[in-house]
Formats: sequence, C-alpha cells, structure tokens
Amino acid sequence: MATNGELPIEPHKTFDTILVLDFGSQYSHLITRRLRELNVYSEMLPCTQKLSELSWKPRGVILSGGPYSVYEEGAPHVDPAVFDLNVPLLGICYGLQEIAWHHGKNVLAGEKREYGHAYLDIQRHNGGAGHIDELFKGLEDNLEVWMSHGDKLSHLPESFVTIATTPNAPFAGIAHTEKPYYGIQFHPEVTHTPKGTQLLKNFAVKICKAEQNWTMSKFVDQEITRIRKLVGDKGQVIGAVSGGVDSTVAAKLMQEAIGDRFHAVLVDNGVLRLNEAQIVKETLTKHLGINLTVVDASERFLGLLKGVKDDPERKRKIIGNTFIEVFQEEAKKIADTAAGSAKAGEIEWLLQGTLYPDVIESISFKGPSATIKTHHNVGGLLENMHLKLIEPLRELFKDEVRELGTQLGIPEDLVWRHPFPGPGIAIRILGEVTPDQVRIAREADNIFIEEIKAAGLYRDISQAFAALLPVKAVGVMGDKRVHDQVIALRAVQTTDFMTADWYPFDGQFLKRVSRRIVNEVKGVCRVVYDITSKPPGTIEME
Ligand SMILES: Nc1ncnc2c1ncn2[C@@H]1O[C@H](COP(=O)(O)OP(=O)(O)OP(=O)(O)O)[C@@H](O)[C@H]1O
Ligand SMILES: O=c1[nH]c(=O)c2[nH+]cn([C@@H]3O[C@H](COP(=O)(O)O)[C@@H](O)[C@H]3O)c2[nH]1
Ligand SMILES: NC(=O)CC[C@H](N)C(=O)O
Ligand SMILES: [Mg+2]
Repeated sequence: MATNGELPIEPHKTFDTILVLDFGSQYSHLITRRLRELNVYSEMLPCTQKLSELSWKPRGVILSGGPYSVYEEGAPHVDPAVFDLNVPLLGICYGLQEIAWHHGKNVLAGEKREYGHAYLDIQRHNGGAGHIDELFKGLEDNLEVWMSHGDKLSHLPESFVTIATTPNAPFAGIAHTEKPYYGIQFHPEVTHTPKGTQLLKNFAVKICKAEQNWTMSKFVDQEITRIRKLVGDKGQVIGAVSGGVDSTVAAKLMQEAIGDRFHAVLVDNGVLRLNEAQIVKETLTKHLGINLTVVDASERFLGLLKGVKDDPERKRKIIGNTFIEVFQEEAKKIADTAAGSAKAGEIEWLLQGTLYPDVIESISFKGPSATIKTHHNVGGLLENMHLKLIEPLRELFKDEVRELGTQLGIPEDLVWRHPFPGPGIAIRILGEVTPDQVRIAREADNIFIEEIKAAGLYRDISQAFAALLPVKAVGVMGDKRVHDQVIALRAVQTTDFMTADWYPFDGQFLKRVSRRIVNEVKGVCRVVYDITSKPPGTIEME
C-alpha cells in the first residue's frame, strides 16, 4: 500500500483538498463523503498525522469527533502545526473541544450528556469580522442538528465569539474573531442534521474557497496517466480479479492504461459461489475483453483449511497468504513465458481492488488493537511478498466505484453485484471448511439469491448470503426423523458497509426460500433468518 504514497498526480495534488483529521468518531468518514458529494475532494488521515510530513497543502482542515475527552491523560491531540498552516479550520464535537483546549484548556465534563436532536439558535454578528457569519450563511435560525457529547466548554476561549447556542449547549458554535477557525458541537455529517451538507459546503466552498471540480471522469483520466507513469513503458502487472465490482473496475482501468501488459488472474480458492469461476471468466473475457486466467487452487486452499475449526482469523490469514503465494507463482510463470519476446519483463506489480473504507480501517489512529477482522487484501497480506501493490481505487468509496464502473461501460449487472469477500464461503461456514460443507452452503446460497432476484429485490438489498451453522437439529422429512444442519440467511441494507440493518422480507418470501432450501439441499433440515444489525453484529459471520 505504501507504494502509492510517492506517486505523481495524486488527487490531493491536483484538486483543492479538504483534509479531515480523524479522532476516531464513527462518523469521520462521512465528512469526507459529504464533501465529495459536493464535488469537493477530501481525504482523511489519522489525527496524529505530522503536518510537516504531508507532501501537499490542504485548502482547509476539519477535526472530527472522537470518543475521548480532550482533558484525559492519553487523549489524542492534533499536531499544533495545524494552527500555523494558515488555512481555515472546522472542529466538529471533539474537534471543537480540541480547538478550545488549544486556546486555553477550557473543556470539562458536563453535568448532562446530550444525545439526539437539538435546535440551534444562531447568533449572527452583522458587521463583525467578515468571516464570522459565513458558516451559517443561508441557514435558518432554528436549525435542526444532531448532538452526541458529554463534555462542554467551560467558557469561550480568548478571541472567540459564540455563533450558535442550544438550550443545553451555550457554546454549540464558536468562531475566532480574526482567523477562519470554527467549532461546532453537533455533527453536520450525519443525515439527522438535515442541513448539515449546506454547512459543510459553506465551510469548504465559501470559507476555504475550494473549487467544486472533483468528478469521476477527471479522476479516470488522471488515474490512467498515473498508472502509465508508475508502471513505465515495459512494466507488466498481474491483477487479482475476483469478478466483484471493485477488481473489475480496477482491471478495466488497468487495461485502458497498459493494454496487454496487464494479466488478470482469478484464483479459484475452492470457496467461491456456485459456478462462479466459469461465470466470471465468461463475463470478463467476452464482455470486457479482459485477458483473464483462472487458476484452480481449490485443493490447495481446502487442504490448508482442513482442521481449522474455532479460529476465524486463522482462516482469513491462511486464505490471504495463499492468495499472494499463488499470485507470485503466476507472476513468475507469466514472466517466464514472455521471456525473450518484445514485452518480456519481470512482473513487479500486483493490482488489487482495495477501496477507501479498507484503507480507513487500517489507518485508524487506534491501531491494530481495534481490529475486528482482518480483511484478506489489507491485513492478510504475506509479510515478505515481493510484488508491489497498485490500488487505483484506494481513495474511492463503493458508490463512487459503481459510478466509475458505469462510466467505463461495465454491464449494469456486474456494477450492482453484491460484494463477495475474498475468503468467500469459508467465513460463512462456521466451523471446519470441508468439501461437503462448501457444497451445502453454496447450494443454499444459490437458492436464496435466485429467489431474491426473482422477487425483484436484488438492488434493494446491499448484500445477501446463506451461512452454514455448525449445529444439528432434529426434523421430520417424509415421515422420517432427520438430524441435519441449519442454514442461516443474512440480508442487509447499508450504504457504506460500516453499519447495516437487516432486510425486512415478507413472510411469504421467507417461506418460499426455506421450503426450497430444505427440499433441495441435502444435509439441511432447518432455515433461520439472522435479524442482527451491524453493530453489534458484523455483516459476515466470521
Ligand atoms: N478469488 C479471487 N481471485 C483473485 N483476486 C481476488 C479474489 N478474491 C478477492 N480478490 C482480490 O481481493 C480484493 C478485495 O476483495 P473484495 O471482495 O473486497 O473486492 P471485489 O471482489 O473486487 O469486489 P466486491 O467487494 O464487490 O466483492 C479484490 O479487489 C481482488 O483484488
Ligand atoms: O474482500 C473482502 N475480504 C475480507 O476478508 C472481508 N471480510 C469482510 N468483507 C466484506 O466487508 C463488508 C463488511 O463486512 P463485515 O461487517 O463482516 O466486516 C462486507 O461486504 C463483507 O462481505 C470482506 N471483503
Ligand atoms: N462525539 C464526540 O466527538 C464526543 C466528544 C467528547 N468525547 C464528548 O463526549 O463530548
Ligand atoms: Mg469480492
């Protein structure tokens, strides 16, 4: 991943960029998303980022919320150099408190915590220093906002004025009288603050004067140029391509950039969906003209997974590491085959479809102690791998990738495919992965997805699958007692896969799916529906 750091023409060097410094709030990434929706480019970095190490200058900086209290020992603090950058600052919740703390250590625990809706009373300063009213410009006085905090400012920091209050928060908004520094106690990035985007726009466009010129087509052109420079005239790239939307879009970009010096490889790890390898081969070759090799490594993967029962992280590590071993072997084969020909050359690069949320998770300032699961393509990589990574989508969110896929002419079916994790069905079979368990999970999954498509619900649902539980239950089939396994269905709605809610199917639909699975899948006698949201559940079972 580090490789991309030194590349030419990175988006933050050509687009006016708002830097979000993350103090660990659940909503930090939403700030970045809202700004990009306004066509203002934004990137997020951990709050501990040393500003002198940045190779670019942001147009403005937003300090996010966070779970800590600024006055606590060990609480994270921003690099004080942020106050010498000479760019506008906006502190949100913890960020507001951080700005206040820097200006006089005047934050303490409130008597009352405040969660939920509040109405802002905006204080205008007509005739005061020009910038003070800009943040709330065009917003009504009784603005609905969403709060989530326990700490408060004890008094106004020197040189600041109040720009908003609520009955509960006398310093719901503050602004510096001379510099464009603002702090707000509420969260403008969440949908519960209906006019929050307008406020962020006021900050980014009016105050920071960022141009609203971030678009997908500009991104594509730049990315192609960047890839060409990076790879050089002769370099060859091997691509990890799964048939999922991320790697397909990445592969299409790569192909546009370097043509047949790009070699896509799909690894059949034995835990793909029913007939997946064949379907993907056909779609990518026929419809997209991508040169794809399918490597059947199913026995190798299943052999390594044998006996791994109670440790989901081990499954993930085994799969992540073996993926890389297979890619390295394939890269060598391709280089050997090409040796002597005009395009001969070592393969130095491995393309992956990594997205921004994967990166955000791995850069969180909380570090590895907060790891919930290791995504095979980030934390699961082989330590001594010698291929360098190239990840053209590492700055994008899923919906941006879908938009990009549509622009690149990728068929709609593929663009809207539900995500499927690299470790595949292995993390949906709770307990040991054996060929028979894979068969059961695969067949049940296929029925579930078929029925979802037949009912016209596929696009409404963000991700759906069948998981296989490692328990047996008693049932009666054809008057005979059976003692068989249980399938758990999972279907969720989400926009960013970081939080999710289970899908409210109607009873008739669930009846149909359950009847088909029990009748058609040998080894299953019961079907249950998972009604856990994320959090506290995760989307996958392991
Ligand atoms: N079976 C596979 N063969 C080759 N590469 C894979 C395979 N599974 C996953 N990968 C690689 O791991 C990356 C991350 O997987 P991930 O599932 O997040 O993305 P995706 O499969 O491209 O898209 P989606 O999220 O829609 O499934 C992929 O972009 C791809 O580079
Ligand atoms: O490529 C992947 N490799 C992985 O190791 C992995 N683990 C989870 N996921 C996908 O990430 C999203 C969130 O899943 P969780 O709520 O289970 O963390 C969901 O879309 C999951 O399918 C993965 N994708
Ligand atoms: N959401 C936040 O940023 C909370 C900030 C701080 N922990 C508080 O409780 O006030
Ligand atoms: Mg996938």
